[in-house]
Amino acid sequence: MSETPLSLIRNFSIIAHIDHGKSTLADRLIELCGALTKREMKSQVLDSMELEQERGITIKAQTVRLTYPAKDGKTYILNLMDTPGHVDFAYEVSRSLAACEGSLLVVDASQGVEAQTLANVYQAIDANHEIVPVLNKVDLPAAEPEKTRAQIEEVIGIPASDPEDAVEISAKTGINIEGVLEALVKRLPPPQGDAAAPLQALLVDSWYDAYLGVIILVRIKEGSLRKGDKIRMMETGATYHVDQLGVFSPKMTPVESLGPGEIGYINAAIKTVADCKVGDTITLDNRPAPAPLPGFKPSVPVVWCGLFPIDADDFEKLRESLGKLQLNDASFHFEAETSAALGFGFRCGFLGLLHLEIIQERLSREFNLDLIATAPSVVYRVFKTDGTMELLHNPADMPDTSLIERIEEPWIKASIMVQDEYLGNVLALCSERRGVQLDLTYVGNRAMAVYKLPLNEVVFDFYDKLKSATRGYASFDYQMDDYEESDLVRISILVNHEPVDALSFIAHRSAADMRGRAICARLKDLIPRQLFKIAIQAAIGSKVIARETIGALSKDVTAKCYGGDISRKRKLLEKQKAGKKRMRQFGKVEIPQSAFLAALKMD
Ligand SMILES: Nc1nc2c(ncn2[C@@H]2O[C@H](COP(=O)(O)OP(=O)(O)OP(=O)(O)O)[C@@H](O)[C@H]2O)c(=O)[nH]1
Repeated sequence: MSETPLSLIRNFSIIAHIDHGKSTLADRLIELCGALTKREMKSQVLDSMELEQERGITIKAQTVRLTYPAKDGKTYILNLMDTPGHVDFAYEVSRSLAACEGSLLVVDASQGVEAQTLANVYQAIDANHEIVPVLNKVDLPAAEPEKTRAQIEEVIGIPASDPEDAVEISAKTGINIEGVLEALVKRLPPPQGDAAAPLQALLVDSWYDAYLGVIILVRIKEGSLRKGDKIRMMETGATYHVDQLGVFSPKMTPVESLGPGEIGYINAAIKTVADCKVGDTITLDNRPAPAPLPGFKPSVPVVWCGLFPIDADDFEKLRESLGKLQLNDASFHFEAETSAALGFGFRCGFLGLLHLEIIQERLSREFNLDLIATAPSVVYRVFKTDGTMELLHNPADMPDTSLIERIEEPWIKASIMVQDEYLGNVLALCSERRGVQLDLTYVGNRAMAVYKLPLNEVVFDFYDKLKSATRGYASFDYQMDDYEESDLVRISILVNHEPVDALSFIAHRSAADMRGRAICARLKDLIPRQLFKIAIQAAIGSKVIARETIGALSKDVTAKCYGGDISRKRKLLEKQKAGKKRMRQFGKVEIPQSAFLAALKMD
């Protein structure tokens, strides 16, 4: 038996464009429902990761159970799922949506509907959600609630003209938060399910807790789950005894059982992460469900790069840390890789560039690892003359051109919303990146441009360029489109005729010369002069497309220490030796790690 009747449960996600105020609203809801005392309430409770708080963005989907005594005299259980707003994390959004019946759509009334507002709403509509719009930030003088209402109706097509349809709130100052809770209770459908049926629980998320080990977040669809039950993961077949069952209120709070419609966590002494596949169905071992739930589409990493420890002794530590991160983030992939230039490391796959940056930062902050990341690459399809096809996500693995029949690259469909005055800059940027315009429409005074773009041209710096070309006003969202044949070449970088694998990259032929020249010029400044001349070249196959030369230098560090001061001399030599540890040897040439770091930074 469920502890809470279904009619008193409401499960909802909060969706919004980045910075429209999801996390702030979540905090207010938690506060109003008295889940935390004032003292425990630190701002943005749900953004618990240090990095999230610093950057002010939500990375992981978080969940919290609230108790709300509504105006109808009944007390409801509200399960809130916060969702990340950045495009890279659309996958996490879809997982949260699958665990809920409705969505609270937060729109910043001073900004209006943005690209990700739309993308998220479409996902919610696909998930059959009831959508409750709220207009946030009405405390701001720039807020235009009426205009935003009209936009929501016009662009999204859901009723918003009436104050009843879309509540006006300020998550920051706390205006009308109760109105949000009442709207949720009245308008969202309660979950359905049969407590007596065989258990079907959707595995929404899993992560690693330093004290408890693996924690699984589940949404019970059918049946009930009790402490001590023996559960079975339907896809992997693994079985475990449930040690602890609980809910987030938002602190972890143990409960004896979870019934249909409820969202909670399981702790079950799980050793193997691979057993907890997000999207899998959990059932009871002695009374299994006849079939699993639909689950989710697996997330596919679209951007890859190599991560190498600066200190080779950190390799095992890096492997361990990546494993732990993967527990918290099933969408992240890694496999061992060796590079002549950088030694032993890992080839890692990410959902996008921000995702890459976040993982890199977490490795350095939480695990104290100094890393070199190679240039990000997308996944190419290489069709070979022998009729086979290879997925290529490491430029170093590109087969010889004589073996290649054609190469296809991934394209995306991007929607960019921007004020009319910046539209020219946006169109110029898109065409510079080989973009093809598909559509151009207007929402009020803002244009929405839909472009097809090669992902390769977007992964490096497109988002930053877009922001600077529009003074931060453009909003951007994309989805993967198809693969298309393209004239792509691998550019190798040679230092004194030795290829430096970690610096090779794939580019469209039209951009090859420019990129090759840029990287040679940069390396010329980065590689210290040595006792002999050094040639730096960029080449496509055996054809050199750019060249720089570093002149020879004769340098004896001890020359300055004339005469007797032996200890001083020794000190200098030791210092030089320590410096050498941070160098990589290429033939005769030593390249400092810092040169790799800087050279790999794309303009
Ligand atoms: N003036 C005003 N500012 C608000 C309001 N709600 C949120 N903000 C501010 O808007 C910024 C973004 O708010 P967040 O709650 O972090 O936004 P978010 O949508 O959760 O962002 P992500 O987690 O990155 O997706 C913060 O600086 C908030 O203080 C509001 O009602 N009024």
